[in-house]
Amino acid sequence: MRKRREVVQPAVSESERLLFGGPLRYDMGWNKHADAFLELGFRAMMTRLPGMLASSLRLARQADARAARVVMAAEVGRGVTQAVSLLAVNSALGKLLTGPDIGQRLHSAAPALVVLACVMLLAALLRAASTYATGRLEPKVERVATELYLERAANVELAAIEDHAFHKLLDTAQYGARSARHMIGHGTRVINSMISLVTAAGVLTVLHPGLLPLLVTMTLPSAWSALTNARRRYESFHTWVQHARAGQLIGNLLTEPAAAPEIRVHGMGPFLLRHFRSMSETAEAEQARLSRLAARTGLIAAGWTGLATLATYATLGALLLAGAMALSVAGTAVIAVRTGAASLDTLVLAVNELHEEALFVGDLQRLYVEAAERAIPVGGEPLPEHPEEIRFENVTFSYPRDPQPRTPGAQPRTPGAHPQDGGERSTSRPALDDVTLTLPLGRIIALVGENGSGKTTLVKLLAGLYTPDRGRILWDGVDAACADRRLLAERVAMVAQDFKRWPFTARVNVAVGRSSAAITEERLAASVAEAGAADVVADLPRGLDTLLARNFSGGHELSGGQWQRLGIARAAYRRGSILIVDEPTAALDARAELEVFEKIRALAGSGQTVVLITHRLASVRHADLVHVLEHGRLVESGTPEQLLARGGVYAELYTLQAEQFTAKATAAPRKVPSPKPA
Ligand SMILES: Nc1ncnc2c1ncn2[C@@H]1O[C@H](COP(=O)(O)OP(=O)(O)OP(=O)(O)O)[C@@H](O)[C@H]1O
Repeated sequence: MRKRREVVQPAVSESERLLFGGPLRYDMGWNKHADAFLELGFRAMMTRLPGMLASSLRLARQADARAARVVMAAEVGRGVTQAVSLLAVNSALGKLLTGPDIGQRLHSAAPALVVLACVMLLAALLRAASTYATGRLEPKVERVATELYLERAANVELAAIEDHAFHKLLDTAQYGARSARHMIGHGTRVINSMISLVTAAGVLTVLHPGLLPLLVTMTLPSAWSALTNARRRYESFHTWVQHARAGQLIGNLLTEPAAAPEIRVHGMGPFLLRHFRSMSETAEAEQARLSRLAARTGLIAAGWTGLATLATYATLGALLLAGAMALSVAGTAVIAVRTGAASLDTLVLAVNELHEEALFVGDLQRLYVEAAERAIPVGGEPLPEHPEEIRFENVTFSYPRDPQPRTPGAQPRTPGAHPQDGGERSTSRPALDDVTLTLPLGRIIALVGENGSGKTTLVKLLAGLYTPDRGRILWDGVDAACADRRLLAERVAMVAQDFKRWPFTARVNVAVGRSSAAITEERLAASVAEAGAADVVADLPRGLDTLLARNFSGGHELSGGQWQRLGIARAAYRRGSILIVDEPTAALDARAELEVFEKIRALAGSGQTVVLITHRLASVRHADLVHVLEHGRLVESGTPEQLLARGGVYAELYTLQAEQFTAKATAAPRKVPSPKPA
């Protein structure tokens, strides 16, 4: 059985422990590569070569078929020119070294020399064509691969994005697009050096069959050295990928605007710098280790190459002395050996690099497959045009749990077992536990409950972002699980608690509410007015065209409350028949809060359904129906008056808040120390 090499585990730095709670490394995904890589010798790599070349070619043809054809034709042409030039050299040397008169010899060698010049010119032209076409092809290949990556990532279920294992795949697969680009260059080099090697080997075999093994012997040490170093680099890259990212993260924290105030007020600069330095030093030690090993391997390989070269030239000398080879043939042999050795060197390196990149492209291809499996399904039953109610029936839902503790050497979960499939659910209490409730449409429905009681989770299920583990969500009679998810999303507009502050203009920040439709000024103005955001927009230096991102020149920053009003304008712009607002007034001042609730009430008056999550119970007074959640369970339902009269959880929370406004200051007045005399 093949002996498996140990993967070197890096020492864990103090900074890693303190800032990130332990070693930073991936425990899945790349390990599969490492095993695959370590098991591959040169022979196995050559066996895989056709597959790797075919996949580069497929990518190239997908990106730009014409450029791909030019590259192929130019590389094959260059190989042929090398064969012809070797033959021309052989012929010219033969003519130059035999014959009595130098003038006569030159004259007879002239045709071969002319052929040589023409072939060299052609080779230069072909090289230029290949360089141009490869240059055109490479960025397109990267773009096509990246587009596929982004498209698949954007289409997967929210649960997949939140799944730790899938996110790791997203993380590693992002290198695949760049690798796909590099594969073109390496693939070209492989084809070119193979043709050139076959040419040189063919010529050598014709000249003297004994020279061929010598050619191989000369190249073996550098092949071994290239393979060994690449393997070490690959292992190291994967072991350190998270560490490198964490180092960059600390660097970014020191410069990003969001962290800047705290860094200054709390004097965190030296602290972060110290840890940046410490983590960089740990990474540098790894680089130094790699360089030391590379230098040692290089020296050993150079020694063996020197010996093999000596043996080759000694053999040629012996053949000349023994009269077994003409001087002209020996000259051609020297050129063929040098060409062949160079080609073999290039071939080994290119195959090795192609293989390394192919592993990353393999990650990308795995992502394509897994993302397709976890994509939001297309099609399904149509929802009723004007449903009367949405009913949650015994709905239970738990968030997928992180399947891997962050300890080195943890076992990866079984590939393909998605938490959404029911494999890895949190063993703690579900976020929603056997909830049965009704949301009558065209009304204001408030969801109330303490932090973590499951309100946001409930509206996420309502919006189709997750599907229940048990129970059903019925739109009149239609189960949302069987409905067309695209049509369901069409009906919903949502201002989430952590809605996205897009780093674009104010106009786009509102109009992304319905990005599939053309932006219209009337709709923009109406939505901004509905959300009470007109004064926010009026105060912007360039109105709706103001860029809302401070880290770009000309960018502007909004306050939390101003952002919140733009968020509401975005939901209004969407014109969904169900408006979900999660803590819409958390960042608003008292006047703005009142105004926003007035607007929300007005929306409900026009027949829109409003599902409102808020902790401000005074604002809930105007709701038609209130559902109270506690620890993921529904504990009360009714109108605000009914719930107050009942004296349950709602009444208790309401009284607590009301008391804060009415309670008299009972604490004794604070003594103000008199200023000390100077
Ligand atoms: N994306 C998530 N992944 C894992 N657990 C989550 C996630 N979102 C929420 N939870 C958990 O689900 C439970 C319910 O959370 P949820 O956000 O629905 O509560 P909430 O009632 O909206 O709370 P709040 O009033 O603080 O917004 C909590 O225990 C929370 O920790």
